[in-house]
Amino acid sequence: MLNIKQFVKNIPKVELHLHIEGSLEPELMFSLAERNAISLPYSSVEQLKQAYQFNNLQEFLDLYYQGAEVLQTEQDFFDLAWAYYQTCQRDNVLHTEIFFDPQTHTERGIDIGTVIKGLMRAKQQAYQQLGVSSEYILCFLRHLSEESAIQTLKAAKPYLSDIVGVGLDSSEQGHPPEKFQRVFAMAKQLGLERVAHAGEEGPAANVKNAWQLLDVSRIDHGVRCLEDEELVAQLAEAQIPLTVCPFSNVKLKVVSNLSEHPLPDMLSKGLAVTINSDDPAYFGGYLLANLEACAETFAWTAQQIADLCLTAVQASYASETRKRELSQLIDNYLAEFN
Ligand SMILES: Nc1ncnc2[nH]cnc12
Ligand SMILES: [Zn+2]
Repeated sequence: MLNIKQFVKNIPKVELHLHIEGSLEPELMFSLAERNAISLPYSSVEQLKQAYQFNNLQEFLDLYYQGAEVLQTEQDFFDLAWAYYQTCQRDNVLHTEIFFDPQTHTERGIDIGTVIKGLMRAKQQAYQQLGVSSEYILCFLRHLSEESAIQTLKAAKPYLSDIVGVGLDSSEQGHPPEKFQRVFAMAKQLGLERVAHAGEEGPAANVKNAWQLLDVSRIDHGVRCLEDEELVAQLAEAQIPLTVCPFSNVKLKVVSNLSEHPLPDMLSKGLAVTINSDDPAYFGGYLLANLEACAETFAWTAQQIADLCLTAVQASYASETRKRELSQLIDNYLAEFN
């Protein structure tokens, strides 16, 4: 009989909250810096890794945007995504929904087409060679203006068939969802799905407003919804998926350590929770590592882990056919284990 660790490793998994720029491992950052003749303010991979200690979201974002400057060419974006897809294959992540931040690159003079073409080439190769399916979500940076978000959506118009939806990320404090109501309405008009980071560092009101004013169908993070009991009951009733990122919450000091994470409380309240990695190159592990650590910390059973994976399938924007396929694989895997 398999133990729980092996069970977590081999179960078919789905990831719904992964920033491709946050999967840039220090080694790849150094090699792209060299290829593009960019000098990094760190003398070695080890020194860079030592800098990955954050007291809050903003301290992380400062390093994350600096790191992304090594990404210059279509090939760089391909290499970045390809490296992530290889971890998916290694960890049996069969479907993944990937955020990308065009403004991080267009603000540096890189064309949005360069970014998207590199990512799409990796997406196709990942499906053909690794059997990993994926979708892309274009995120607006909330510390930038509404106007900049609208310009970004316009610039993405030639590539709308390459993206499944739009999201909202970066500094939550001082940049509430209301600021982006119009651009989200435009995205809806274009037939795009909508998600938003909310209730990570910001208050429960951000979760409520992202849901009601931006009309999102998933909330990214959402852990602080717990501060509003009525909202929790409504989110549970509507089964709005929350893409929770345990390692991220620990690294950014949203919680003091994993055992203090409100995941058990969220699950007991009937919220549609999923487990995700956010920025695995910065936070100490990919989806599998997050799931393994949670399974151990919270003593989850095989059934509970399978239920989390099935929730992620249902919450995904994969086709109905792909969802059925993934659910069947999970069901069969659990049946074999029992
Ligand atoms: N955890 C996070 N919160 C907000 N914006 C992000 N961009 C990348 N990771 C993020
Ligand atoms: Zn995130």
